[in-house]
Amino acid sequence: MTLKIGVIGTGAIGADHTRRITNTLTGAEVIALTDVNQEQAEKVKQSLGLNATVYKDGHELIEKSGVDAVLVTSWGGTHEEYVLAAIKAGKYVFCEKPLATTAQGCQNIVDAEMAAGKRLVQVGFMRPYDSGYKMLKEAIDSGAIGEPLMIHAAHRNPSVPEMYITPMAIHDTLIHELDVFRWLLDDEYVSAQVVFPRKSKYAHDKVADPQIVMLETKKGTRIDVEVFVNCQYGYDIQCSVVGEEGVVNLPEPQALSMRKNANLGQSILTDWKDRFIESYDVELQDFVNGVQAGKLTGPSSWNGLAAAVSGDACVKAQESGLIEPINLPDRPEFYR
Ligand SMILES: NC(=O)C1=CN([C@@H]2O[C@H](COP(=O)(O)OP(=O)(O)OC[C@H]3O[C@@H](n4cnc5c(N)ncnc54)[C@H](O)[C@@H]3O)[C@@H](O)[C@H]2O)C=CC1
Ligand SMILES: O=C1[C@@H](O)[C@H](O)[C@@H](O)[C@H](O)[C@H]1O
Repeated sequence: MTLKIGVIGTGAIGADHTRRITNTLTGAEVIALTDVNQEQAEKVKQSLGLNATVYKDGHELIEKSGVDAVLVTSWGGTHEEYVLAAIKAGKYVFCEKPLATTAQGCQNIVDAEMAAGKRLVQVGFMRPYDSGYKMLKEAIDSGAIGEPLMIHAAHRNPSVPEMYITPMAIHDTLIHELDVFRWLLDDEYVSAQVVFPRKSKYAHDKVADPQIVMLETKKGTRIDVEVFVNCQYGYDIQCSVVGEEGVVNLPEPQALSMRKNANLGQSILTDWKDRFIESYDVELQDFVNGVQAGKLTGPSSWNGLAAAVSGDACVKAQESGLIEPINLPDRPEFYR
């Protein structure tokens, strides 16, 4: 059976996910689209030659299109409403990060999903599907570097638009690290602190950039993440795990090295779409396969909630300058 999918929000990632479902993945077809900017939805439909209907809004799409599953790829502030509507309609839903912009919003989704009695939601945290992060995880789990003691990481974007403000460094950007380090270390955070180095002249008024976020886990592992979203030179994700007996580093994306004009060089990617292109393919194929099998196994609403609770503490730490506690509720049996 070919899975019928509806896409809510056909901007950058919505269009890219629609393209991969149509041209790269197997077992699914996009038959419904919507966007507050209807022209944008029409454009994606035309450019991919889809046999799809463009709906007035996300609620009409969920109620009337007859899709088996929904992709929520609209702006973060709209995710909760559509995920709750999809759960209410008994539809599977793949929701891009953040699951909701507040911990309470994520909790509402967790409650609705548990009341529905089965896992219906997968969150778009793609890094656990990335081959480089998988290698780090295998090295840690095999004991190859002993117990992990520290992580040094960096999340750098070339630039961000005017609408990107200081807390978004956490909710929009760091949220990927907040999710992937819990998975890598099989541990939970207990506290967060944020410090602000000298501000880059390329950062606009409403964003403090760069920032350094420091996290501590239950087992005592210390993590520092540089979030630098106007670094100019490229899209660069770094992660180094220091263990008792060795260090493992996230592999660099494959790139040609060129010797020319007395220079040895390698290009650096500039777009998140390219940096994680394979991970997005694998995560979405996993969602499609999970829906077909009636059993989702990818990042859950609980992962969305854990990242949001940790993110809220980081935003509090941005404002207070203090070490803020992170208190995640006990994980229900439903999500084990
Ligand atoms: N997993 C990842 O690596 C990435 C995830 N994202 C996430 O995906 C989401 C979308 O981000 P982008 O595609 O970069 O943004 P975008 O601004 O390019 O696209 C969002 C689209 O949603 C539409 N939209 C907004 N409100 C809507 C509503 N109520 N109903 C229907 N459509 C609505 C907008 O008109 C726009 O076309 C965000 O939550 C973002 O955090 C974005 C980039 C990478
Ligand atoms: O998810 C993403 C964007 O929404 C976010 O704005 C960027 O900072 C991240 O690098 C990217 O992966």
